[in-house]
Amino acid sequence: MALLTPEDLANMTNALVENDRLITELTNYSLDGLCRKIYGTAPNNEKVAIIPITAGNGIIGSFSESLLFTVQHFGMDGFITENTDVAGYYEAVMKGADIILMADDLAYIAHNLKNSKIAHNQICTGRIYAEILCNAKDYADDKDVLVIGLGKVGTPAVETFLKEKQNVYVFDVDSNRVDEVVSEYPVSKYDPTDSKTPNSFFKIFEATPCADTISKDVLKQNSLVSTPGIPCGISDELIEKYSIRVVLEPLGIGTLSMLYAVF
Ligand SMILES: NC(=O)C1=CN([C@@H]2O[C@H](COP(=O)(O)OP(=O)(O)OC[C@H]3O[C@@H](n4cnc5c(N)ncnc54)[C@H](O)[C@@H]3O)[C@@H](O)[C@H]2O)C=CC1
Ligand SMILES: N[C@@H](CCCCNC(=O)[C@H]1CCC=N1)C(=O)O
Repeated sequence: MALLTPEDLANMTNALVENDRLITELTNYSLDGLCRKIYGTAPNNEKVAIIPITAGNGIIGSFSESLLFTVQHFGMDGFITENTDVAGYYEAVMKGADIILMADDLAYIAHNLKNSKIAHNQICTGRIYAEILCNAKDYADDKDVLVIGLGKVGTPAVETFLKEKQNVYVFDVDSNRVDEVVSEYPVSKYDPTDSKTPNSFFKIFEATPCADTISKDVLKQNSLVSTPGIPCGISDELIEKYSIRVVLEPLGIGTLSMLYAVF
């Protein structure tokens, strides 16, 4: 998994507030209202413990603090354990945590100790960023959506788009992965040479670890790009030229989706 850096998280608090405002403008739901809608759950005064984990590449500066900001920004009671790892887990339970948030280099999870529900960041991130496009009121009648990046975040997004009855077109630099997804799901390979498939889209989802994966060829004027991928997959120049609105935030949106998945 591509690991966040403290630089990726430097502007996270502003990005979360700005993206919440954009999501509200696009869908008429605030971010937590949209999470309520898609999961059918709501917070109930849960106490959330954030446990720093030293495994692998170790602690990422601002990671735990970004999770705490997210938990508190949406009105929940949260704390970062003083201890890391197993000692931190013990501390969390002894301090009455209902939900544990913790991440090593392979998985970032939310685990609700009271109802045993567990959520994975890549799945919940794909789901919420896809639902933002599906719930964008200006584009409700256009069912075409392009998904760029068919990995651990992009694949749950494909599943979400299908559940929401979208016409899904997929692209990935790994053509074997495209073939796998097209054979496993009722989706179409994005192929600009095929006259039967759209060349450009009002709704684009991107989850790759590369920049500039969204070319001008796939854009329409006022397209909406929902992209958890870091770095941003669309250039500032194209955003400006095509008046693109971009939903992109490094950690908080996916984290809130995980919390609603375990309430
Ligand atoms: N904003 C957030 O909350 C989160 C962001 N992420 C970010 O999302 C991105 C994707 O994460 P994962 O799905 O876990 O990675 P992954 O490695 O499982 O999947 C990435 C996919 O993108 C494809 N790809 C790479 N370069 C490409 C290109 N130039 N054009 C098209 N496809 C390309 C790869 O072949 C692969 O299938 C990473 O940058 C990760 O840091 C992940 C989780 C949460
Ligand atoms: N062990 C570290 C956290 C490691 C997180 C690695 N995973 C990512 O960076 C994923 C999560 C969303 C995007 N990438 C700590 O506790 O400080």
